[in-house]
Amino acid sequence: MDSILVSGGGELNGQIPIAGAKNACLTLMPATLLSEEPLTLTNAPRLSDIKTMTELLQSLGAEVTSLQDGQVLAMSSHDINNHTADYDIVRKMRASILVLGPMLARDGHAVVSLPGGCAIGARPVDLHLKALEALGAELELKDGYVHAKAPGGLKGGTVDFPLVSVGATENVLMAATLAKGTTVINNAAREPEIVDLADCLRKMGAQIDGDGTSTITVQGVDRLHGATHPVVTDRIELGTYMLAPAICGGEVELLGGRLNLVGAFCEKLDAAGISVEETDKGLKVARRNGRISAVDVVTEPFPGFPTDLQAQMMALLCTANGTSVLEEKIFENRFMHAPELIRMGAQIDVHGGTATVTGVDRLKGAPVMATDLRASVSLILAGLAAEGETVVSRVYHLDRGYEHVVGKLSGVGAKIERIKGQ
Ligand SMILES: CC(=O)N[C@H]1[C@@H](OP(=O)(O)OP(=O)(O)OC[C@H]2O[C@@H](n3ccc(=O)[nH]c3=O)[C@H](O)[C@@H]2O)O[C@H](CO)[C@@H](O)[C@@H]1O
Ligand SMILES: C=C(OP(=O)(O)O)C(=O)O
Repeated sequence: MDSILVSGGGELNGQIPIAGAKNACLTLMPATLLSEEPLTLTNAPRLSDIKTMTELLQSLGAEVTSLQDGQVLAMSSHDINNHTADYDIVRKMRASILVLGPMLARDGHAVVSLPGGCAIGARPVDLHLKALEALGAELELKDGYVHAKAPGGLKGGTVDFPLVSVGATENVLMAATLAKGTTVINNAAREPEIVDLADCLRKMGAQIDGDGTSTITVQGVDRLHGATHPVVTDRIELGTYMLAPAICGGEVELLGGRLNLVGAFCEKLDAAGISVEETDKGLKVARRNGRISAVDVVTEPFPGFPTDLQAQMMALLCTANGTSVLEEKIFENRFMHAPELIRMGAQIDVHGGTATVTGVDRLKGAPVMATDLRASVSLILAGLAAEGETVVSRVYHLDRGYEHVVGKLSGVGAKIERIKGQ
C-alpha cells in the first residue's frame, strides 16, 4: 500500500486548479440510466470512486468511455441488460445506491445490494427507500439486496423527508423525472451538487423547479434525451486547498473556486484571521500576520458548514491561539482523525459529537494512519505545518476524493511525495 511523505515548514505560494466535484459526478453518472441517448460529462475528476461508478454502470450494460485523460466521460445506456447492482461493487462505495431510482424509473424493476455501514457512521438508506415508496415503488429486502418493482411505472407523489439527506434527495429526484404526474420533495437537500444534478436533468428534458431550496417540484415526462454537462467545481477539494496557505502561510489562488460554494466555511476562515478574495480566476487565500484565532464550528447541511471539511478545519485549529469547539452533527463517528492528530502533538478532547481543540504552537511530524477520505487529507495538511516528517499510510482513502494531490501541493511549494508500496 502506498503512503505519503510530507516534510513540514515553509510558506505555500502559487495556484492550484480545482477539479470537478466527486459528489456531483457520482450522481450525474447514474443519471445516464434514465435515457437511452448518450450523456457526456465534462470536467470530471480523475478519482478511484469515478472508476468504481464506471465499473458499476458497465456491469449493468451501460457503455462508459473515458476521454481526455478521464476529464470527459461519454456514457450510453442504450442497452441496459442487467438490473442487479452486485454487492461486490456496491460495498466499495455507498454512492452505488444512486442507480436504484434511475433503473426503477426507466424499466420498472431493479435489484441493488444494500451498501452497509462505513467508518464515519451507520449511514442507513431508509430515507431513499421510503421516498421511492412514496412514488409507488414496491420494495422487498432479501439476502442483503433491495428488490424494487414498479410494474405500472412510478407515479408522482409527495416526499416529506424527516431529515435532510443528499443521496436520498438525488435518488428520488432522478426517479421523479420519469414518474407519471407531479412529485413534491419537502425538506430536500440544497447542496450545489443537487442543483448541478437538476441542471443536467433539465438539459436532458426533465421539468424541475425549486432545486437549491427545501422544496423541489418535478413534473414527470415520458422520456429523457441525451445531453452534455460540465461537472460543478468540487467545493470540498476547494475548501481543503484553501486551508493549505491558511495552515502554512503564504498566498494561494484556487482556480475555479467561487465564494457561493464555500460561504459558511469562509465565514469561519475570516473569524480565524484568514483572508479570502474572489478574483476573476477563482479565490485567493492568504494568512494574515501571526497566529490564527480559535473558532467554533458546527457541521450542518448546506448552506451550513460542511461535514466533509470538518477534519481539515480541525487540522487548522490545532495551532490556533485559544480553544475551539467542533460539533459534528451529520455523522456519529467522524472524529477518527483526532487520535492521529494527537500523535502529532495536538491537544484534542473528544466527547460524543463534540471535539475541543486547544491550539499548540507547533505540531510535530509523526507516522499516522488515514481512516477515511477527509481524515487522510487533514493529516496531510497537519503534516505541511508540522516540524519534521509525517508519513500518512492507507492513502487509498485519499485516492477516492483527491486527484494529483502530490502534484497540486508541490506546485505551490510543499515538500510532499508518494511512496510506493508501503
Ligand atoms: C457521494 C456523496 O454525495 N456523499 C456525500 C453525501 O453523502 P450521503 O448522501 O450518504 O449523506 P446524507 O446526506 O444522506 O446523510 C446525512 C445523514 O442522514 C442519515 N441518513 C441518510 C440517508 C438515509 O436513508 N437515512 C439516514 O439516516 C445519514 O446517516 C447521515 O447521518 O452527503 C454527505 C453529507 O453532506 C457528505 O458527507 C458525503 O460526502
Ligand atoms: C463521506 C464522503 O464520501 P462518501 O459519501 O462517498 O462516503 C466524502 O466525500 O467525504
